[in-house]
Amino acid sequence: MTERLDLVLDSQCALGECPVWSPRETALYFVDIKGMKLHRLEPETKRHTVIALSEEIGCFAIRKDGGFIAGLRSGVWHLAADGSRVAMLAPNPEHHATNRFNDGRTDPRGRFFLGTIDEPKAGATAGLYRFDKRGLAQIEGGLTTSNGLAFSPDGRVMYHSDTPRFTIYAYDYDVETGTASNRRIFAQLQPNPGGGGGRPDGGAVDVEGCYWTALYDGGRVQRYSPTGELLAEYQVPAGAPTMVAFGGADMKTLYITSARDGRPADELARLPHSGGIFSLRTKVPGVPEPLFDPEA
Ligand SMILES: O=C1O[C@H](CS(=O)(=O)O)[C@@H](O)[C@H](O)[C@H]1O
Repeated sequence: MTERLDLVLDSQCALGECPVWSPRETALYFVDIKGMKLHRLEPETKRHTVIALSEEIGCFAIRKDGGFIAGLRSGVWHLAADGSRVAMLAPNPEHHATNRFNDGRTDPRGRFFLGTIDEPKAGATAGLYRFDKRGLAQIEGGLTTSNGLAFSPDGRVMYHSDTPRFTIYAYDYDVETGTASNRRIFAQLQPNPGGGGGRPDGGAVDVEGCYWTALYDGGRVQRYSPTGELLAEYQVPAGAPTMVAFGGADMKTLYITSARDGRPADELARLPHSGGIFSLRTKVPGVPEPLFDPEA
């Protein structure tokens, strides 16, 4: 498809990730993992502020009681609205030098799900975790890059991917207990020997239950039906789109983060806004991201 994607902000992120729309603030938050920054953008006013952090932030959610819950390299933290540290909620259970937190999202009740990345990609030592009032619990192990978390509109399906396996999984999800079971393959993407196929990165779901994924190394975003059929794809002016989130007053703007870090020089010359935030207007609105509820 040739729908128009707009450049929203030429943020030049090393590794832009985790777009989160705040309907209350009509603002988009996102992180630059390698730049160790938390960004806030009001698309209407173009007001853009940046909070510098002292370590990599892989993901975060907005808290019901103000501030953020965030997956920093050292652990899961409660951060105040200005980014200052309130308390560490749980240490990173993996080897900090090689594994950091990556993609994360809240479930419909406001529990925080977040996974890690095994950066050297040497031993599939990463995992997927749930953080709620009971603490940090491992949901899945043996991963390389935990990614793609999203929940269906009725909360009964959880989506998750392991990027280097080119696989998006679906689970039955029990929202009462926060338990995921019956993992199966939702979509199996194929490595393209010539390059440009792309690996499934961050995801989001629309109100029709369709799953959207950014394709890292593929320069595209895709929309899949609830049964895993590829419905549409859209070219992004960046080789490494990293994650998607719906926002805007009508929840029909798909915001897309992207990366510059490690991209080939010729690609950056061709796609100079790599690392920026792009948007696509969609016909179907997205499911809003629940706030993190410390009592869930
Ligand atoms: O560091 C990251 O890298 C991955 C891509 S992959 O593991 O190299 O396949 C990217 O998807 C991820 O989101 C990012 O944090």
